[in-house]
Amino acid sequence: MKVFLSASIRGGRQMLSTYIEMCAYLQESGYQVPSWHVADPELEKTESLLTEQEIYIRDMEFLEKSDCMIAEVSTPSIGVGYEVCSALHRDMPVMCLYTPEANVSAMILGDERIICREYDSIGSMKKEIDDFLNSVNKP
Ligand SMILES: O=c1[nH]c(=O)n([C@H]2C[C@H](O)[C@@H](COP(=O)(O)O)O2)cc1CO
Repeated sequence: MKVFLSASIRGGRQMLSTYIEMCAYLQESGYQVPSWHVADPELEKTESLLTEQEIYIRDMEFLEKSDCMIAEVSTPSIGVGYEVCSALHRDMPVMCLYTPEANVSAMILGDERIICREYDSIGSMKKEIDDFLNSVNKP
């Protein structure tokens, strides 16, 4: 199963270490993560070789091929919001994860189609991922 991982890039990379944990956990659990680059510490170097349109087209193709989305929304990001909305338009299951101190938009928390879950440790983040992906595997 392919999981589109969505995480802030230009919105700010303060939570990169969490994105790395999320991506590694998904891959260790046997899932493909087409958008693994969001957890790449060297991302700026590779993305700077692409035009804005090439980045957009690549990511939308990754989204089309994915079965569900997990978005880390603690850091406000226009791109993450755009990707969440795009996934919903494709009727994909979407989970948004955030830390207790995050000030998450009502446009995420108020949409009943999105599974919104707070996590306060890497362990609880992994548990939320397990629960979500089990529900996607067994609808
Ligand atoms: O260079 C990029 N590469 C890329 O894949 N994205 C996508 C993937 C991320 O989930 C999301 C981040 O959006 P933003 O950069 O607005 O925080 O957009 C976004 C950018 C830069 O906006």
